[in-house]
Amino acid sequence: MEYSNKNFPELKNDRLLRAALGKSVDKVPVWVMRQAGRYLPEFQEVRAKHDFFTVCRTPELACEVTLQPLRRYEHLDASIIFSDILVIPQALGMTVEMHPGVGPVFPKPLQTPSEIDGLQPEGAVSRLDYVGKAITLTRHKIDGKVPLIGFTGAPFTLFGYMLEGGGSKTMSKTKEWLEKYPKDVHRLLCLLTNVIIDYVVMQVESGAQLLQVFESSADHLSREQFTEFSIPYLKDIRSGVRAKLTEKSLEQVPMTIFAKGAGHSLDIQAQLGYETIGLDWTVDPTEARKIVGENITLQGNLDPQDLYKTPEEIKTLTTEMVKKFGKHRYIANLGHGITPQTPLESMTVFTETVHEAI
Ligand SMILES: Cc1c2[nH]c(c1CCC(=O)O)Cc1[nH]c(c(CCC(=O)O)c1C)Cc1[nH]c(c(CCC(=O)O)c1C)Cc1[nH]c(c(C)c1CCC(=O)O)C2
Repeated sequence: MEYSNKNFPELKNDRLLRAALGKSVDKVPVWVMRQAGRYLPEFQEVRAKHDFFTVCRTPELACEVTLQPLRRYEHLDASIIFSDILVIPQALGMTVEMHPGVGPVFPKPLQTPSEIDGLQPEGAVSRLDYVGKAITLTRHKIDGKVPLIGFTGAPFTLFGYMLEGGGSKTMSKTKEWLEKYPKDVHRLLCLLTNVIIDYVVMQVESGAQLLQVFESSADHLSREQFTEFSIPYLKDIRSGVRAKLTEKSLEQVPMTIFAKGAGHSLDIQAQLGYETIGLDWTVDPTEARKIVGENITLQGNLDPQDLYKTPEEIKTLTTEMVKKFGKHRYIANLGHGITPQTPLESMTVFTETVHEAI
């Protein structure tokens, strides 16, 4: 049955959206990056039967794994649609496979700047309509319990994967291109930016209530490189989404920028128009607040590795973190995605403690 993107069930828990917009909350909202993932046995069960991108492309399966963490953890205040940032390179015509134990693999990564012309931005967003369908279905099935977050990779991070052909410790090819072919790099980042804007606007049209932009590879960039190769595009995405939503008479949604490893540039990030800035665990909450001021929400930032500690230690660390951030304009999360071997109990302790901390 086809679901409509109108008449969604009424939202019962709006803590996440209130915090993102700077309104008061009864409790600090909490969710976890990669909360639908391999640490959950019920996710593993689905993955044993279906290839990773088949789950992304099948709305019923994507919806099911999106809902799994909510069934297990009653304290979660948000869901994030199950998908991947690399569906964009796929929609541009590149092949991306997910190899268990390895991660994403591009059999034919970009090799020369002239190959940028072979990408197919026309029609890319309509080739991603399965994400919209998954979002619409999930908004109905979630029954207003918590808001649904949509997301995208940011241009620089996507460019890095398209060039390296997968995850890379050094990003040496990417860095070589930044030096050798800056004009072509900017051309590609621009192409990605335009697709990303239309893609996340489609997600909002389909039912996404908040958008997060993942600049996960920012940790490879100096402040100068981040300023040249990431910031202008992050800015264009924020203003482009705002303008297109207005143009389409769609409601505005709050947006989060999570630039991992870019704690050196919080002052610049605060100028981009995003309601929320995500922090990794290397950033001190008090320092971050001083830099970004009072009018931006902060999200983060417990070290995912801390979830391997004892429940008592997790409780102490989480309480300390929440107290440092405070109740105003704060969304509790980890400083990066939850890792596969994390004990199930740790998530209970983490999410429960956030709600009890202040
Ligand atoms: C860089 C990046 C990717 N994907 C993503 C990022 C940005 C966030 C980050 O930095 O962690 C984003 C992402 N990927 C996934 C989600 C789903 C929603 C959620 O957060 O629960 C989200 C938001 C599912 C996934 N994406 C992936 C899995 C595990 C793969 C599997 O099931 O086999 C999941 C649940 C695979 C993936 N996908 C990607 C990598 C590098 C890997 C392999 C490494 C890893 O597994 O952590 C690309």
